[in-house]
Amino acid sequence: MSSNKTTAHAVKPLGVAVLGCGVVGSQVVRLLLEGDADLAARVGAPLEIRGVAVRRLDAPRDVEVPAELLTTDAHGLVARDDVDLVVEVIGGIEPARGLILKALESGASVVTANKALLAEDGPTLYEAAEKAGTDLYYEAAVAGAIPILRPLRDSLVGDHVTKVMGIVNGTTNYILDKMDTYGAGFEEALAEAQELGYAEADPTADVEGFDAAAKAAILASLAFHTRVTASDVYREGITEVTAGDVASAKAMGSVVKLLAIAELDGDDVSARVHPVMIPRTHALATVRGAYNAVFVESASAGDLMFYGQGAGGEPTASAVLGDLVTIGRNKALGARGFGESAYAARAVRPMGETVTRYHVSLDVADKAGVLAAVATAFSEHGVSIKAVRQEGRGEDAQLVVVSHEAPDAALAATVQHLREMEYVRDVASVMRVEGAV
Ligand SMILES: NC(=O)c1ccc[n+]([C@@H]2O[C@H](COP(=O)([O-])OP(=O)(O)OC[C@H]3O[C@@H](n4cnc5c(N)ncnc54)[C@H](O)[C@@H]3O)[C@@H](O)[C@H]2O)c1
Ligand SMILES: N[C@@H](CCO)C(=O)O
Ligand code: NA
Repeated sequence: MSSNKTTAHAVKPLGVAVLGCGVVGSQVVRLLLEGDADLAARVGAPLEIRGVAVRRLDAPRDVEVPAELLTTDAHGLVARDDVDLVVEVIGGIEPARGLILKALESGASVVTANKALLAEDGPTLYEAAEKAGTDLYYEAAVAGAIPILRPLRDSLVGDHVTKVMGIVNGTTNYILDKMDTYGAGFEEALAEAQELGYAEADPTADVEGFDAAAKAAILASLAFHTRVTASDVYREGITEVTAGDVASAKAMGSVVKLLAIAELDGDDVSARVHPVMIPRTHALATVRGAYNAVFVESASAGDLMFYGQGAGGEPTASAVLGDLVTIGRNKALGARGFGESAYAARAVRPMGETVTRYHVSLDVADKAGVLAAVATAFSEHGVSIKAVRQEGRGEDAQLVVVSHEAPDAALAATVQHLREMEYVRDVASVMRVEGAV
């Protein structure tokens, strides 16, 4: 960045504390140090790092941090009088929550990338910010670098958002993409993702959908002006997705993706994370590798898609810096942004009552009456069939059934019924469907 913009330096600098100097924190510190004069001009006041809280002073770091900035006393740092803006990039619930609350109570505005904390206990943080008259921004918490939370909070706030569907976890998208491209099994694709450093040694949070569920809660809360926590989100990961499921989707011109879905259902909201079959013509089907994207449906704007890097130190730090400049501008003006908007106070629909569609692939005996028996199983549970395709294989046949919309519990009961039928040798694949399959 250029360094000839000195006009803003006449005003009082804003003190910044960075909590955590790992993958994201080290890049935040680097960008703050390198972007010095431009950032000052954009904020309207210089941003001065007062300290970087770390666990160990002598730990190896990706970025060189001036030794005098490092401290192991995070609590002392956030309470300093000359700290106006705090960046929390430690992660997890504690000590992150206690530190953010202390920062807010001390009058500082806060940027955090901590989806786990926001999804578990966001309201406590919003209320503390409200009480203190300070800002709490967290664009990096969902889909890393991709601007999606502030578009929902600001740009789309005059519209009526009806649905948000996101590929918000890069690790699982990478795994599913490899399964689709090479016909790899889940374990094989996971091992590759771990080798390349996408998946962590303990990949549970990603592959079991916990990371995506936290993001779904945040998206649902912002899109629908309500409070949704991680425990409200129905969650299925990708560990049960087989090469057969992916092949079945391929045969239908579809692809399997792990989606975080937040949807309005009357006055209620539905929030869920599970594998989904979507047609290859859907914009989300084009999101490959570890990329993320969030698809938004709204009454007036229509369909929108936000695409980019959902993880990584520098991309995530970009979102943190964007928030930091914004809360810095507010501080410099003696103002604050609009806080939490949860006026709609919507109930969260249980998954069983959420309306979905299923794709079911069955291995059946190729005999008279099989199709009729399968169709009866669907109708007995009040589920209407949209399409059936049969492929013969000698004595056996494969039946692929795509349902119309029905409550998820009715669809699950239909599948259970099919499993118990004599004609059905195997329920080879069951997958929920989104888009025009
Ligand atoms: N890495 C990404 O791509 C990414 C993307 C989006 C959001 N995030 C979020 O950003 C946050 C940070 O993630 P990360 O990948 O940088 O994690 P990380 O583990 O690389 O960094 C966290 C750092 O905090 C330090 N730390 C722990 N306790 C501390 C304490 N008490 N005081 C000071 N430092 C302490 C750790 O030593 C570590 O260096 C998390 O909330 C994460 O969910 C990360
Ligand atoms: N583990 C996450 C990182 C960002 O939250 C992912 O794979 O997308
Ligand atoms: Na983001």
